[in-house]
Amino acid sequence: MRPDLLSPTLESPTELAALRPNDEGLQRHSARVKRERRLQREHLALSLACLSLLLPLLLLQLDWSWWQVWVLPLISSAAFFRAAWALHQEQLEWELRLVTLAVVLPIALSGLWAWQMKDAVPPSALILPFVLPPVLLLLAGLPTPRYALAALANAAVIAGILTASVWPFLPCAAALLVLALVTVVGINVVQRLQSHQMRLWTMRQRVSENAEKMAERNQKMRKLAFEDPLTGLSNRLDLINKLRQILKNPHEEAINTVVFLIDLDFFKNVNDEYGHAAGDALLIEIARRFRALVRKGDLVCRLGGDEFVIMFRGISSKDEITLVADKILAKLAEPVWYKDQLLPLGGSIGIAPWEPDLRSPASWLQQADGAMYQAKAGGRNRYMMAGVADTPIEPKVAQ
Ligand SMILES: Nc1nc2c(ncn2[C@@H]2O[C@H](COP(=O)(O)OP(=O)(O)OP(=O)(O)O)[C@@H](O)[C@H]2O)c(=O)[nH]1
Repeated sequence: MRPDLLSPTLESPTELAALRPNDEGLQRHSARVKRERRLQREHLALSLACLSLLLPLLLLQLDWSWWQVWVLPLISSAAFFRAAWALHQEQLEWELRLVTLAVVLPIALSGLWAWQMKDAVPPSALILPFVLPPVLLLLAGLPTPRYALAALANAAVIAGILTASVWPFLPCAAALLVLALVTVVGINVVQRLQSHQMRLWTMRQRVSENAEKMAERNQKMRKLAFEDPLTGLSNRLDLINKLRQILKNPHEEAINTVVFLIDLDFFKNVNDEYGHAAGDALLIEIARRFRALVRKGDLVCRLGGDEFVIMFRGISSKDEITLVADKILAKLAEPVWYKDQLLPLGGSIGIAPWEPDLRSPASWLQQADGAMYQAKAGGRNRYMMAGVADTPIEPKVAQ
């Protein structure tokens, strides 16, 4: 028995699955996102607090109906709260709409309000709510500390309101300043939500790209670990894992599993006479033919060199075993052409059905290997079954 049949060189699939790129970078990203989200919420709370402080001022200062006094701050606050909630819940598809709403609402209502009051206010003052927001937006977009800018803007407008409130001749100016403040608060919050949103999306994009790359890498690792690069068949490691599973769990399907080990006859001559490329082409063709023989659940594997194993499931009688072995010999008997040359082909097959006293994949393959060597010794191009002395199966020679 060759030692390489007994000692697979790679780890088990579980060990391979553990070989993942480390996710330290992702953890750092996630910590940063959490920190930023906390800051966002703090700023939102601050802006809302400023807004609610202004309500009593409005009530004291202006002679408006209740809905005029309440509608703008209430709607704006509702929009901000909903945006904050969406941010908290990470409802991305909702958030963008709400963020837009939070920008549009204060500006639209400011405009409406200013238009209603156009007789009481000089036309130049109406420009204020429309000019101030874009200017502040521009300022807030600068790479200077944004929270400081926003706080400054809010403080300036509050100071304006307070000044106006102690000057009874300027109620309209106070109203305009309140409108501007609402707009500014809205824009500040929205600007932050949006920039946070952009970062979040970029990060998610990166995470999903990384996940795709990792999946691709895992796929490649699986291929390298479990696939024969020349034929694309399973390799020895994959076979050993499957056999191990069967031996661990010998249910009905498992006990009807039969291993056929096929070693090509005089394959070396093909390499020597027709070249290595011809040998490769022959191996690929054999792989194709064997693949065509099996059903779902069976496994075709190249052990290495010119050795193949086919693991058949659901074979319950010796008649079925000989039928399958005959089919394999028939596949080997079909001519193989390479660049107009007929390549010589034949193979010796060792057969090892599952047995209750099999302890390991290696001993199973050892049985098949021993039978295959008997087939070689018996004249090649035939099959032998392991433990043939105790069975009625006769050595079979291809026609
Ligand atoms: N073309 C090709 N040849 C390979 C590859 N791997 C192994 N071989 C060759 O396959 C041959 C296997 O030879 P053996 O199995 O020892 O000898 P054989 O000629 O088949 O003789 P018997 O098995 O006794 O019938 C060696 O010459 C290896 O160099 C491969 O991937 N491609």
